[in-house]
Amino acid sequence: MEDRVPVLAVSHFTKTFGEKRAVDDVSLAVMPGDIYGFVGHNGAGKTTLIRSIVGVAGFDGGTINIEGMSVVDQPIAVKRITAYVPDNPDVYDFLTGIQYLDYIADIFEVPAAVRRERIERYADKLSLTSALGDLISSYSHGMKQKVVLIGALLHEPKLLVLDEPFVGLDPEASYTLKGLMRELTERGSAIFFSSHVLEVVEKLCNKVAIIKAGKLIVDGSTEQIVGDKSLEDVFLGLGK
Ligand SMILES: Nc1ncnc2c1ncn2[C@@H]1O[C@H](COP(=O)(O)OP(=O)(O)OP(=O)(O)O)[C@@H](O)[C@H]1O
Repeated sequence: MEDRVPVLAVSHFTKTFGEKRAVDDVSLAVMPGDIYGFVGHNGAGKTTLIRSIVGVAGFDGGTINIEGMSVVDQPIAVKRITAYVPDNPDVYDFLTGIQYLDYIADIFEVPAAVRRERIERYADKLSLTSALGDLISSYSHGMKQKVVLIGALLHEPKLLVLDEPFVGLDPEASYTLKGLMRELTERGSAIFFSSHVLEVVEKLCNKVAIIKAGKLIVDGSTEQIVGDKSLEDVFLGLGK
């Protein structure tokens, strides 16, 4: 029996759009140190759950707690310890990269010396340093994703939520991101992310959940779920 408080606890989550039940009675727990992969077909309900976890959309039933705090009742407190990178980062185009990062660091009250060190380190790792002075409107999709990722890491979130983080990143940036994700969880934070890249999920995640047509059909340790198969075999097998 696990006696630690989950970083993220989703319990009997349900969300409908009109007549359609997009997510139906989903429960899962993400513990400190977990890299938790959330996989499912197009339209299965991944983004719907993610948007409710990070508080940009409401829901109809169940609860979502982050470090024991309800996202509904304590929205500000949970946002302080959470970071979210959406699948299509829509960043302030009229700011430069460094202005955007300073703005995020101000919101999260990251002290000046700490923010400088983190921005330098992450921008260097993601090869974005030389573009930080440029307007975000001039960035490519991947560069926008990188600047949002750096912003998400600036306050050392306890919970990092990513929607399809590897789409649009070049191989080097994907490799770097995997390293940054591992580093963050080694420091006790947790990561919950959706992905269609099953090879990455299988290698990177210690836990995985598979959602199908709004229902969670498998969740738990990647090792146990995969066994002597591959995650792709398991996933495709469930589709039959
Ligand atoms: N704003 C909305 N209004 C009506 N239906 C919606 C809305 N958002 C999502 N849905 C429906 O809810 C279901 C789940 O969608 P969701 O975006 O969560 O899927 P997903 O698993 O993230 O898919 P993908 O892998 O394609 O991103 C789909 O049937 C979708 O059509």
